[in-house]
Amino acid sequence: MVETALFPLTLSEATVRKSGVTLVGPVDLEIGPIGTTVVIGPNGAGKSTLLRLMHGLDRAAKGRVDWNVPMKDAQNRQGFVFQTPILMRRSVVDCIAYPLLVHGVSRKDAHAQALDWADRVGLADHAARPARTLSGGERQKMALARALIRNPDILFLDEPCASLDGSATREIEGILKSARTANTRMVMATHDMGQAKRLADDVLFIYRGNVHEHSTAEAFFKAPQTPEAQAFLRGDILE
Ligand SMILES: Nc1ncnc2c1ncn2[C@@H]1O[C@H](COP(=O)(O)OP(=O)(O)OP(=O)(O)O)[C@@H](O)[C@H]1O
Repeated sequence: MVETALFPLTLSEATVRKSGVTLVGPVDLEIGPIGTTVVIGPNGAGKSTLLRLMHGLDRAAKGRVDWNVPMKDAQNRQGFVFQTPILMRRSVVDCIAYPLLVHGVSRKDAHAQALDWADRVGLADHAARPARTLSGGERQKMALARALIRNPDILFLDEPCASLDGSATREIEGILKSARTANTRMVMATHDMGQAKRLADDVLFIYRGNVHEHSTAEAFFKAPQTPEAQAFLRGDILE
């Protein structure tokens, strides 16, 4: 059976409010089926909130967030990787297998697939260890395996390499590039402009809760259009 396409993801005047304050929006935006979108902007601009809004963790107080399929189906076809992974009191392989078990895959199959994913992300030798004993970079690789094991159509990543060293960042980026090659749509927030340049097909620049630019990475880094994005790329302090 051919699955109905998940995309486009369409935000129409979507707005997030918390404690009576507008944190993001109104945002109008369309996310198509291919590529890696990198969300950049100053601290507190609303990058995490925008990702959470797209993924359904934050609800739109006004406006709409629509997928090409009903929301319940859409949620089932997405993954989210947080800056700090949620850790369970289980072994690495059991943590990676968990999403499959929740969705009714047999213990034996889930275990076999999780071992395969542990191998793909370079954790084969650590599969039996308690997840809580992993280093920061290893934890993030485990989180990626856990998010990718159900083969999501889209993966949201909120600063997945913050506080990781160069070699861990390089390994994570390698996993993300493989996911990109396997046609996983990605939307990732990052503070790291080098990383944005390495991974982005398109860039969303957000400032004070509003999307100021959405353009190809090439166009954005060559000639940003808004004064705020120009200042940000120059390294000016934006408040
Ligand atoms: N629950 C909340 N209630 C009130 N304000 C909030 C809440 N959560 C976040 N904020 C505020 O919303 C704004 C956007 O936060 P968000 O975490 O989305 O920004 P960000 O661009 O991801 O920031 P950073 O780069 O520092 O991670 C910030 O000013 C933040 O303080």
